[in-house]
Amino acid sequence: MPHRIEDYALIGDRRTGALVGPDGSADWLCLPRFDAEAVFAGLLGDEQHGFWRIGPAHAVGVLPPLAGSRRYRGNSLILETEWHVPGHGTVRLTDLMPTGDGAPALIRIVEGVTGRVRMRSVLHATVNYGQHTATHRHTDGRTVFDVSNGALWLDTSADTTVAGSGEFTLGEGDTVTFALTWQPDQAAAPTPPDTRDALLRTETYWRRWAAQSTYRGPYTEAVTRSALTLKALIHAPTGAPVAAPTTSLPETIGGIRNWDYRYTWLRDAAKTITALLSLSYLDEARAWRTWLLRVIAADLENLQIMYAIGGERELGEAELGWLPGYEKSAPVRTGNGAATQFQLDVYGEVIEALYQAYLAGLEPDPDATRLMVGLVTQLEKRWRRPDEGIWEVRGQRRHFVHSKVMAWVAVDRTIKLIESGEADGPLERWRELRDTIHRDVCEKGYDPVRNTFTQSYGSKELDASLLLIPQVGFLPADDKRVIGTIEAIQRELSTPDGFILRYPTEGADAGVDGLPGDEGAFLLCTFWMVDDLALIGRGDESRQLFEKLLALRGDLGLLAEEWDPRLKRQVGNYPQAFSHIGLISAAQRFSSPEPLTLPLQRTTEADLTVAPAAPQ
Ligand SMILES: OC[C@H]1O[C@H](O[C@H]2O[C@H](CO)[C@@H](O)[C@H](O)[C@H]2O)[C@H](O)[C@@H](O)[C@@H]1O
Repeated sequence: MPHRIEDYALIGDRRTGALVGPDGSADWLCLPRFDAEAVFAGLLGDEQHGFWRIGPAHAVGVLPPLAGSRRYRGNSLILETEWHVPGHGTVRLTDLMPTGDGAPALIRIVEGVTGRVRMRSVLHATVNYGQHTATHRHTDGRTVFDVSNGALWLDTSADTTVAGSGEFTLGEGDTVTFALTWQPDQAAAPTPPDTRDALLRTETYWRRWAAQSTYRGPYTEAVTRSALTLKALIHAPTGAPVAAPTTSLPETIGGIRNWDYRYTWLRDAAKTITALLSLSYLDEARAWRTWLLRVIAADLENLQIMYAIGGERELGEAELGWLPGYEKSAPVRTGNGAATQFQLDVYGEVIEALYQAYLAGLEPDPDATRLMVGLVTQLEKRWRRPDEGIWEVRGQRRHFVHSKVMAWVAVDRTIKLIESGEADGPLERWRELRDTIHRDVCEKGYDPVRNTFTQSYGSKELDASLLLIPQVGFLPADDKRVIGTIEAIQRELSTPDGFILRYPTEGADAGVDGLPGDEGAFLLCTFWMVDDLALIGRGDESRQLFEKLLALRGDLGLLAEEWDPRLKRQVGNYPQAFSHIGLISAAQRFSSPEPLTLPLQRTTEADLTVAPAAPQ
């Protein structure tokens, strides 16, 4: 039943998201927030694990017909799926999740465009990621499905569906609407959503948000879609970005590298915010900074590298044994064991994002500058320790070079803030610390014989995270050690198509990351290569690689975490913030965004919402 990963569309309301396939089937939906239990989990199994499909009843063979065309409605997260049924006519399905503060809902509007088309809706809601079928009851002409954390209320104008399943016929100009609304347990019945009003408001919200981007260049469509995707992955009530809206989409089809990404990594979140800042989005940085201060500032001694959206610390990893996994890639996991790891690089990523926000004109917050100083104070005590690094290895801790480089970034940016008078701290001591870290990396993390930095101190392996060395300003791009590293990574970590692996894996044996099995090319790392090639003056090569990356996107412009060069398909969680962050950054190598002229006339969240429709 599940489709190729890149054939799914994401629709979302900035609290959660659904994945909808080209047959009109919503195969993934967690309610009411990204990391809640899935009510549709067919993505990780089959129909018995939950889905909601709306499409023509005129099946071609045994499979439901795939759409003739699909698109997002302009710059929005509203999906339009169209079927042309030979001899019958054309129908359009519009899927959306309303933005705004109302109860989370999935709205599906079906319209007859030409002719007369028989349509079928099949809804199978489940409890706890497909473990059981949800029971349902009828109340005042509405169907209510009971799920573990509340109830789903189904409202439809179709008169021939029972509990969301049934057939109806659409002539030209006819419309049938469906709305599935989540409500917490015991709450009063939700007001049935006004689907037309929700469509108008939601479209306006996304369109106005997208229009604020200052990117001007040849890749506007791709950059805008990536920015919209990042925005959709930020949990609006808290400001916390998730790494992806899915769990356990495999890094290798049939493999065990299946992880839950529905959480807020300090690293991924900081990079999301930095990418949006580069397009002049400040509100997201402000909201994230508020989340960060609330969640981490009080206890820097016990900093975690990731939290749940609301700041919860417990992310215990569990396996859902009843789910077979996407194309039999088991186990399916929830939670993430990496939460308790020590990853030194996060100090650098968080401080860099706060520093970039300051440079972009976000009003300074003394608590945020105190946080930066507090983080460096902690880092001073810890930076000499081995860690699990950016890739969250499950093998032995090491002195990862990227981790130490990011420690340098943390100290460097905080020094700059102190020098500008925005923060207080032991300037001289930290200047020495910065030099000491720099020396340490250049002495222990560089192999002069091969003229390359290495994955960790004393290792022979390479690691694509070393591509960040010139980007963060640790060394200039024309330094021979930087050029040597880029060339070594191109030689040793490229797939035959020129895409970049994170690091070498060992097939059936556990490699550096402590896990058996291989994985695909890592899209973020390949975007880093685009950046580096541009930085070292190999512009044509850089652009070619960028365009090859763009060509990997599905018809809706979305990217998973990785690309399997043998199967020629996307793998890993989807859509993955990392990949879209990489795209936004790399695209800016080929054009300059409009210079920031501060203060900008800024659109606020309130401006993004249309006024309610006047009562009739
Ligand atoms: O490679 C093993 C690890 O894979 C996951 O980590 C990856 O995803 C994170 C979220 O995007 C990202 O921050 C990290 O850089 C990636 O390596 C997984 O979350 C880990 O549990 C696992 O050990």
